[in-house]
Amino acid sequence: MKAAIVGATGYGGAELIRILQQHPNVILQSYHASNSHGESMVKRYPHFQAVSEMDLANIDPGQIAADADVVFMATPSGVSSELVPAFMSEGARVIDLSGDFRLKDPRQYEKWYKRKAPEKTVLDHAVYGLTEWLDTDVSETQLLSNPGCYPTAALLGLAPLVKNDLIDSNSIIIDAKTGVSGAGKNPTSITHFAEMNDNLKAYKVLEHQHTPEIEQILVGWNPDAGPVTFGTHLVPMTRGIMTTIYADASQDMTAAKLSDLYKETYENSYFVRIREQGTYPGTKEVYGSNFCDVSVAYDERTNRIMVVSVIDNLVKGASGQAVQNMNRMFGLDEKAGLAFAPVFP
Ligand SMILES: NC(=O)C1=CN([C@@H]2O[C@H](COP(=O)(O)OP(=O)(O)OC[C@H]3O[C@@H](n4cnc5c(N)ncnc54)[C@H](OP(=O)(O)O)[C@@H]3O)[C@@H](O)[C@H]2O)C=CC1
Ligand SMILES: CC(=O)N[C@@H](CCC(=O)OP(=O)(O)O)C(=O)O
Repeated sequence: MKAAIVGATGYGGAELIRILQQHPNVILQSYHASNSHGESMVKRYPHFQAVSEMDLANIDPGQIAADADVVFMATPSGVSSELVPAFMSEGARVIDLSGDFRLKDPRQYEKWYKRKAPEKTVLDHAVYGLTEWLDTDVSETQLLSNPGCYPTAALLGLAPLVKNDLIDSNSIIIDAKTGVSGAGKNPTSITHFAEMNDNLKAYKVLEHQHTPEIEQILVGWNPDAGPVTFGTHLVPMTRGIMTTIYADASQDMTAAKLSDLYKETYENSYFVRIREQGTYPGTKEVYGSNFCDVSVAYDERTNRIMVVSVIDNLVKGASGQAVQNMNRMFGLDEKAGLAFAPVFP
């Protein structure tokens, strides 16, 4: 099958190229970005020399839809919502990496993203693709909305607790840290080397746009799920997200019971690795891979459950999960093109 990438010159787009150029069922058909027609990808990213040397092409939705079986939108929020309707009306199947089609309530989008929501008719087509918990048949889905990086780590960690009603639904605290590539290729004041290096910084405090995404999914899993406290921090590393989640147990609990529950829940999910009781993951152990590593612990003194989950924000948090979703949509082996080991050390 043939894939087109819009936003190929960004970090998410470049990661799609890295993954798809070795995918056994995919041919990379075309790369697109803003105003870069004819420019070589190798000029932007020399590490693609001899790997994938295709030039960037104009964004012509009709042509792209005719030539490709799937279109990945690795474009910023606000840009995706403008471009996707044209691809949809040309019949393309689209996987969008941005936040534009994740929130079902347009008012929530406008409140948290501070811009106009996408057209409701298009939004209604979007299927949210946290792959391990997809309960929809996506073989005919035209628009798949890939989850946010933080929600992927947080939701995979919280699912066994929330789905089984094991916690006080108003007690969830998600303490999250991310590497700098999460902010994309354009530097900002907080990602500037001089301010980010040798520093640990809280940002978007209590106003992070992934808060309503996490809550929307939790409520879908358990109508009693309450609002979450979500703290986000920037760490001076290139890739990686760690979420440390705290919640009060709502019934008698032991560490062994929790460990068994997590192992059972994810026993058929190749990309979610549950750590042995008493061991905790670091971001290096998933670096460059599509794995999400999860540990769970129980604090008898406080009756609190603590979950630690780690992902690579650019792989399981973005492009890797997008390919996992593509595999589902096109009836391929879910692991196809993704079963590579993390880069370590
Ligand atoms: N980075 C991450 O860890 C994650 C990112 N995401 C989401 O994935 C998407 C891509 O993120 P990321 O790769 O980091 O972002 P970047 O800023 O690194 O890249 C953005 C890409 O979009 C292109 N682009 C921007 N405006 C337009 C336009 N008007 N028309 C066509 N192309 C355009 C840029 O092209 P040009 O070079 O020409 O400007 C570039 O290729 C975003 O929505 C982001 O929120 C989701 C999860 C994690
Ligand atoms: C370090 C950094 O800035 N990370 C970004 C990651 C979110 C993102 O990529 O945006 P979406 O909402 O489209 O998923 C952030 O915290 O906003």
